[in-house]
Parts: sequence; structure tokens; C-alpha cells
Amino acid sequence: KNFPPGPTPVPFFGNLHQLDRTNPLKDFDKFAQHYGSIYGLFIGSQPAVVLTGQKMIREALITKAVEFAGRSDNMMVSHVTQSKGVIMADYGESWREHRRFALSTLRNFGLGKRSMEQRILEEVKYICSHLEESAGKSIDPKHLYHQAASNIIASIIFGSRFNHQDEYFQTLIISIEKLTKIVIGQWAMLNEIAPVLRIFPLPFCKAFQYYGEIKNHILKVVDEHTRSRVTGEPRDLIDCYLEEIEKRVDQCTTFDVSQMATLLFDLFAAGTETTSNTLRTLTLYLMTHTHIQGKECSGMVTTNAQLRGYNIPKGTIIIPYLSSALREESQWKFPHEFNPQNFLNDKGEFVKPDAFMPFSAGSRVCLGENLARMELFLILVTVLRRFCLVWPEDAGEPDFKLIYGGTQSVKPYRLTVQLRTPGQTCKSVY
Ligand code: HEM
Repeated sequence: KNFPPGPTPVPFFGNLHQLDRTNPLKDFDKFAQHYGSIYGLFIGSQPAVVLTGQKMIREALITKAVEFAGRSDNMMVSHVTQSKGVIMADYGESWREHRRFALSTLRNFGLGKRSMEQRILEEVKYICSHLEESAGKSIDPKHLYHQAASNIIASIIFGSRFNHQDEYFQTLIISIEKLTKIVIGQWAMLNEIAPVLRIFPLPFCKAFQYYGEIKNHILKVVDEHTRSRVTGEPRDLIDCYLEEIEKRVDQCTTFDVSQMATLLFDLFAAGTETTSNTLRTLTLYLMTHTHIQGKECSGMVTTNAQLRGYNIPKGTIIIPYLSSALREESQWKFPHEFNPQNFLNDKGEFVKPDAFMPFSAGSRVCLGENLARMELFLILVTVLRRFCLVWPEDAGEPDFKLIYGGTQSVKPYRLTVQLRTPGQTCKSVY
């Protein structure tokens, strides 16, 4: 009763037949034009509410932070991770304790012997030496960025980095990439609306296989740490967690090895896919806007909730449609353009518009935001000072369309690397 209005659902499928299976986001825009910034949908028989635009998203995620901080246990990704760790853990003590632990450990590693900045700069060295070797040639930067982002988070949580040539490392990264695409995609939707299909060997089964491979690696590293660690001298996040288990042995706590394995998975996967895809997308835009290179520079409601006068029953899936805020016409000078002017006021000073919320907001705001910002800044600034990244002459038209998934990504592309002399302006045929 009084559920936000939206497109009419049909039995069993809900509104799925009205959504593009490969990328439903365009349909979200269409529905928002018709129903406004809050509307209801049915994913199978599961009610969902889509929030569009920065005001609506903030009203829910910040003003009503607790009510909108839950997670569904009916999503395929929750089955894969058994709702443990942080990302898919429901609002409650376990999520709170693990989020707090992860945030404070990431912060402490920033202050430790090898600062976060040093860990990132070490990886930047590898990126630069690879780009130097590739000068004058065209390369696909995908693996380079994935491996760099993955190695930075690996050094913080596992205490060591992988060699870029290591085949095992490459397999792990491919598993993370494929898993992120499967768990938010058409096969996952089918898995969620028709549990009967779960016993068949359909493509969603691969998600469990990829997760198993990554988790096996994590458990092996945890095992090595259990044998080699010295109390009071933590080398990384695993040592810190094992120390917490020891400290809390007589207390009622949610800390255990199985929660730790999922937390490590969350950080490893979230730390790899997001930053590397942001770098890939950014590089694509920079190559095709070389004048810019030249400048210095799903939640769930925890209780019955009310929003804009509508009733949102406990258990409703909440979809804060963050991309809608990132190109909201009333909020940006150039909402559909890659243009740094979007972040500059009339005096040319940096301003952060309220609609800039790629890390979400409220209780579930990204816990790796500071790390991600530092990575993006250090990697880009170093690379752009030393190289011109240019769209290859024979590459045709660039394609900016995004592939839908747990993290969206651009299609593979090639870039031409040129060594840059100080003050040189980068020029591209595009
Ligand atoms: C450009 C890079 C990144 C972007 C755009 C990004 C974006 C986001 C967003 C939008 C959320 C909220 C998701 C939701 O509500 O369902 C989130 C959550 C999260 N992110 Fe990030 N992220 C980035 C980098 C990272 C990194 C480097 C880490 C690793 C430390 C990380 C770890 C997490 C975790 C653990 C959560 C779950 C938090 C919770 O549920 O309490 N992210 N991220």
C-alpha cells in the first residue's frame, strides 16, 4: 500500500521484461522521466525502489542512513559470499565490527612504516617502466592497470605483491573480473527470480567456481600467516585480524576465520576492479581529449521506511542510481561532457559538486574511497607527466559505451604511448 508508483509488473517476471537484459540502466533513465526521482519496480516478485538524482539519493542514504543501510540475502552475490564480510553483509553487528576494523586498519597502514603512498608509488614505477618499454607502440592497458590496482590492495592485506608476469596472479585477476560481471547481470537475475534453476549447470554456476578459486588463494595466505606471524608486529591486514581474534577470544565477537576470508575477498575484489576500470575509462577519455592531458592539474531497507510520502516496506531492494547524479542536468555545467570545468568555479578554483558521489553516501559509503583517490591521483599525475597517451591512428572511432556489471567497464581498446618532454603538448589524431 502506498508503494512508489512505477511500470506495471506481470506475474512471476515483475518488470524484468521491460528491462534491457544486457544493460538495464537506460531503462532506469526512461522510467525516471516518466515517474520521477522515486519509482517502484519488481524484480521477479521482489519489490525494488529506484532513486534518481543527487537530492533523492542523499535524502535516503544520508538523512535516513540506518533505514537504507541493509543488504538483501536474496541476491546471487549474497549466496556467493554467504552474506559475510562487509559488502554483502546485512546491517548489524558483524557488518559494523568488520567495517570499523577495515577502516581503521587501512588508516593505520597509511601511517605505518611503509606508508600507503609508498606502496602506491612502488606500483607506479612498474606502470611507468612498462609504458617506457612500450614507447612508440600501441598497447592495451587493461592488464597493466588491473595488476597495479590489485597489487596495491594485495600489499596492504596480504603483505606482498605479485610479479606482473606471474600466471597465477593473472588467473586470479581474470576470476575477479568475470565474477564481478556475472553476479550483477542477466544470469544472476534469473538465479534470483527462479531458485529452481539453481540446480542446473547454467552460466551462473561459474560465479561460485571463480569465488572458490579466489577464496582458496586467500585461505592459503591466511594459513601461512598463522604460522609465521609475531604478536605485536603486524605486517598487514591479515596479521591485524588474527591479532583481533586473539584479543577477543573471551568476548562475544563476530570475528572468525571465515568472516576474515570474505572480508579479504571483498577488499581484494573491490580494490582491484573499481580503481582499474576507473583508470581505463579515464585513460580512454584523456586519449581522445588530449588538450586536457596538457593542463597541470544496492542496498535494502532495514525497517519499514517512508520516503517522499511513500511507504517502502522492510526488505525492499533500494537502487541508488548513482550515475544519474553524475550526469544530472541541473547539477553540472557540462553534464554530458568529459570536462574538468565541471569541477572549477568561476575563479578557476576546485569545487566538489554535491552531485559528485561515485563512492555513494551514507552508512555504506565506499570504505576504500581515500585509498582509491590516492591511487588515481598518484598514478595519473605520474603517468601524465612522463607520457602522452594517444589514440592510435589506425584505431577508428573510440567506443565510450560501458559494459554492465558489478563494476561497469569500457570495452578493450589500444593506446599509443609517447615519451613526453617537459612542457610538450600532447596531440592526437582524434
Ligand atoms: C574508483 C574506485 C572506487 C569506486 C568508484 C568505488 C565505489 C563504491 C561504491 C559506489 C560503493 C557502495 C556500494 C553499495 O552501496 O552497494 C562501494 C562500497 C565499498 N567499497 Fe568501493 N569503490 C572504489 C574503490 C574501492 C577500493 C580501492 C576498495 C578497497 C579497499 C573498496 C572497498 C569497498 C568496500 C569494502 C565497500 C562496501 C562498504 C560497505 O558495504 O559498508 N572500494 N564502493
